[in-house]
Amino acid sequence: MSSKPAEMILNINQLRFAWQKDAPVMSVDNLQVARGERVFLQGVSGSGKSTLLSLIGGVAVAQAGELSVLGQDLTGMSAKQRDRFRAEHLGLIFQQFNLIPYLSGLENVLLTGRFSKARSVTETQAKQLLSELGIDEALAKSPVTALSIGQQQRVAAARALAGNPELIIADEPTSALDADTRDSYLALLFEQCQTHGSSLLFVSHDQSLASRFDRTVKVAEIIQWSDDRDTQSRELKATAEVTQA
Ligand SMILES: Nc1ncnc2c1ncn2[C@@H]1O[C@H](COP(=O)(O)OP(=O)(O)OP(=O)(O)O)[C@@H](O)[C@H]1O
Repeated sequence: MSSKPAEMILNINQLRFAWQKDAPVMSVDNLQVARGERVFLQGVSGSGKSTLLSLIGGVAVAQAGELSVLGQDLTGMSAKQRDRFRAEHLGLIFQQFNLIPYLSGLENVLLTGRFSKARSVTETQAKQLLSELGIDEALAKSPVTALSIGQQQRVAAARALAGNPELIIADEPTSALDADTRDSYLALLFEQCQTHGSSLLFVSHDQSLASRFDRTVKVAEIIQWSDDRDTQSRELKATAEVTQA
């Protein structure tokens, strides 16, 4: 009996990226994530985890190579197209939560639907999601600046999960949580991914979490940084060509 090949949600090939001219060039030759897969991304500080997530989230753009999410190459999209794609298909939980400070947690979650109709949730659904993450109604209605860092982290997770995006990208999302809160947070994240067939790419320094994931990817095995001047000038030439195209 032949089983159906897994559908790839993320596909990276020969990707090259530099933060700026004369900066080291980051290379990722190959990385794939299947639909529904939960991947733990592990690497030392400065190895490029956040840079990689910024590229996958379409916040930064590679100068060469392919980075496809759901079969669509982000490197060929305009900034506007990337913004739209991100709003419709990605759930981002970044270290700096990017919550709107003058809104409540509930309003921050409801905001997801303002950027993508497909991901709009009702107030009841938003409250339910927040409550599953331990944010009760009173907290949900407080301005996010009045919440603790751990509570803001959970509001950011609720916002990322709203409307069931196909790919959830989480950068150190549990760093401010105590062990019990972290466990219920992870349980909810996994449950949401399983129910909706979402894939999860999760960065954490807490290696004890790795065994809960389907697979661990070691950054040192997939990301190379090059300071070499020749390689750099070749890559930056490619950058200029791509930028002018
Ligand atoms: N916005 C930026 N502009 C310029 N350089 C950057 C920027 N963000 C990261 N870098 C550089 O890219 C390299 C990788 O950094 P990155 O933040 O991706 O590593 P990391 O593995 O996520 O680190 P950490 O675990 O400490 O968060 C570093 O040399 C860093 O200085």
